[in-house]
Amino acid sequence: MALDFNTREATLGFVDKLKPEMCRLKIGKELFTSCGPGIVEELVSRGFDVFLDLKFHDIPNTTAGAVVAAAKLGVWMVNVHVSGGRKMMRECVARLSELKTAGVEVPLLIGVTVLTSMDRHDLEELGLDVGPQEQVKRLAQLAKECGLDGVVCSAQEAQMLKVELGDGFLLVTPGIRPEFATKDDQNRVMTPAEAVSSGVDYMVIGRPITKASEPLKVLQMIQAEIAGK
Ligand SMILES: O=c1ccn([C@@H]2O[C@H](COP(=O)(O)O)[C@@H](O)[C@H]2O)c(=O)[nH]1
Repeated sequence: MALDFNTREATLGFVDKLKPEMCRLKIGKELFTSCGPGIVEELVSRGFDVFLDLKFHDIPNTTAGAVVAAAKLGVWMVNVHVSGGRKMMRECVARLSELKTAGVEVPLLIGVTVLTSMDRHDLEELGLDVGPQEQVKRLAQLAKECGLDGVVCSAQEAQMLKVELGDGFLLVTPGIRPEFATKDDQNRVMTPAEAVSSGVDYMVIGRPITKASEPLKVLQMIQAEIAGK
């Protein structure tokens, strides 16, 4: 569940309706920048698995330091941009491995490939003359080579990535839109049932639930859709 709120009150008002067995929680840039690490610790202490979605992208030492800081907050998953490159990803993996050796429980390390809001034209403007599928494949292969646990991609790339990279490499997919929902700023979208059939490991869903007048009903509808796929 993507918690894109900007106050502690709105966040906890929403989370009060949830239990850890219903879903995991994702804290992104808006909530983290508004409320700081305290909100992460609060949700971890309530027993939720927390995905800290800050998409770190910097020089190797700085990025690895941020990943280690996230691990110390007790998060379940953290991510970096694959476009930060091999040295950056390898440094993150090495520093997490040192932490693990020291007895600290470390989060899953996930690489962001091509944002789900982007299409071929967006890539072209960045000087990349390839479609999203090809670019996602290239970045996911690099992330796997560097020892990451998986990638963020769209569910549209899931089938291809499972064939290319195997079952154990995790696929985390935002851009999930039930039939009734609007696309908003997302581009490469799939319904929950389609995404599960395509082999995704974790779906990220925000506004279709958080902006609904009855969020719990929508969550239950999505769970029923997945169960009956
Ligand atoms: O490629 C990406 C990477 C991250 N996100 C994040 O996922 C959620 C999606 O929220 P919706 O409201 O369901 O669109 C949001 O927090 C993004 O920052 C992404 O959408 N695409």
